[in-house]
Amino acid sequence: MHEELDRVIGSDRLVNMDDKAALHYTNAVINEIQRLANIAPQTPIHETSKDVTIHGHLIPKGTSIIPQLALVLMDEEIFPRPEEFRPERYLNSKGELTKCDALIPFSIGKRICAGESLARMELFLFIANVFNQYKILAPPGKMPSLKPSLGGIPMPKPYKVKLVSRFGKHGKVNGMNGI
Ligand code: HEM
Repeated sequence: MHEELDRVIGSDRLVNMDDKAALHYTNAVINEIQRLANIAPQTPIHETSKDVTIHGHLIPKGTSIIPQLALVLMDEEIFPRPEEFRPERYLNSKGELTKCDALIPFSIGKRICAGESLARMELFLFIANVFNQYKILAPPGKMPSLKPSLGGIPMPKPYKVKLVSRFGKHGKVNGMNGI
């Protein structure tokens, strides 16, 4: 990620939305974060508006259903070795980002997340800028666990990391020094 950010952005400005299309690896990292650490493993309750048959099973009109997004995001036929964090799974042989229809952290259909565009923008600007300005180091032998805490919205267990400026003590970009 740092190699790509150094090549495309450099140290003298903030990353902005115009950079998104050129940052293939950074986008792939965000995709993999959203797959492995999705904040919504299932959707709120939906209801079938007509009879539906899936693989021979009839789900009558009016049935309450709770689509399990995590089952798709962790499907090993779509995402081999799903428990591993591998951004490369979204890149082609030229290192370009590819579209992955099964990556559905915002759900699909009529009730798809209404904040998807905003959330995608925030994730990109925050992650790309923090990683451009800082190295994020875990204490020796204490990598944060990838296992979420239990609860409706999966959260990381408490962990410690150190942010080290990549461009000198106070950074070079106005507005990033306070992080
Ligand atoms: C990483 C961030 C986010 C994720 C992964 C996420 C994911 C989801 C999911 C899975 C649903 C349920 C969709 C369904 O019922 O099929 C949902 C619904 C919704 N989300 Fe998000 N969301 C995120 C951020 C946001 C933000 C930032 C906003 C608003 C600013 C937002 C607003 C909504 C609303 C209003 C709904 C209900 C849509 C409806 O029922 O028609 N979300 N979101």
